Amino acid sequence: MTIRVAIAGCRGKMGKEAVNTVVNQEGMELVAALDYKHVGESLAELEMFPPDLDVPIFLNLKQLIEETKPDVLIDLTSPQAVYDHVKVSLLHNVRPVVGTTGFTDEQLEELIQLAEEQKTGCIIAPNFAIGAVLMMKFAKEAAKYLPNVEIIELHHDRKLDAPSGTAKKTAQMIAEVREAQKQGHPLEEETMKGARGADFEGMRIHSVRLPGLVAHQEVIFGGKGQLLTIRHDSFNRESFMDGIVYCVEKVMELDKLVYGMENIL
Ligand SMILES: NC(=O)C1=CN([C@@H]2O[C@H](COP(=O)(O)OP(=O)(O)OC[C@H]3O[C@@H](n4cnc5c(N)ncnc54)[C@H](OP(=O)(O)O)[C@@H]3O)[C@@H](O)[C@H]2O)C=CC1
Ligand SMILES: O=C(O)C1=N[C@H](C(=O)O)C[C@H](O)C1
Repeated sequence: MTIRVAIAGCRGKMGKEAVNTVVNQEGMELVAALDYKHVGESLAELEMFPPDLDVPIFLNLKQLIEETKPDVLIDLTSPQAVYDHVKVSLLHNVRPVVGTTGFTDEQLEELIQLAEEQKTGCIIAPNFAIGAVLMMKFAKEAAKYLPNVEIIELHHDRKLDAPSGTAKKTAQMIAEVREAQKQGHPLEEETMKGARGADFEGMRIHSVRLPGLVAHQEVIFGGKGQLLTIRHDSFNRESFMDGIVYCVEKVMELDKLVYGMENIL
């Protein structure tokens, strides 16, 4: 069976890479794109795509779904847009595969419930790179023995959300095995706001944004006389594509929402 795929955010850094991945993937067909520019045109008319890529661009997701009947919607847009896309998609029993980050905890809860009610598969993966998923799993394991931990995530300076979805997920996974605890000196004070980073159950998360970076993260564990650093680097967006293909195939077997690729490997 050929999986009919639509992509939201097709002009973006991730979206254009995903378009090229899906059109070259056996067993998948790209049937539509969602964008708020170039509406009514075809991807073939955009310079960044091959001139024979005859895939229609829609502004409205409901209309896209009704006219092109995708099985899966890949969302690679923005924290502001993604929640509505996933909701509309689930309400029409189209399975979302979501890379976009920046969900609130409440939004995530609502979508988990909606997917269950609709009996429709959905994957929200803060990171599609297998190396990053392993970094998170290894960090969770290390935290059982070394509970003093700080997370440093480093990204390009076009990123909209901080901390990154990956850093937040890492902290959540660590929190499953680590009692909440304050770290650092009990009397420490910030003499400059933000110096100690964000606080997740006592773990500190630091976000670096610089041109030249792609997506990187270090999880640093401190113990008596020792330090353990677990680091992952994505040097380009190709690093995420195998994960996207895997999730598009996997979501066809699901009837609920899965948050994090580590849960379906
Ligand atoms: N899970 C993972 O492994 C990864 C996740 N990401 C996440 O994916 C998302 C996209 O990242 P990236 O490609 O770098 O970002 P970009 O800003 O390069 O791309 C986002 C694209 O979505 C478009 N867009 C924004 N709002 C809408 C909307 N309402 N409808 C349709 N299109 C819209 C933007 O258009 P315009 O620019 O004109 O506003 C842009 O073309 C981010 O949330 C990022 O954190 C990124 C890398 C890996
Ligand atoms: O915006 C990005 O680039 C990335 N976003 C995701 C995140 O927030 O964790 C995944 C990856 O780090 C790249």
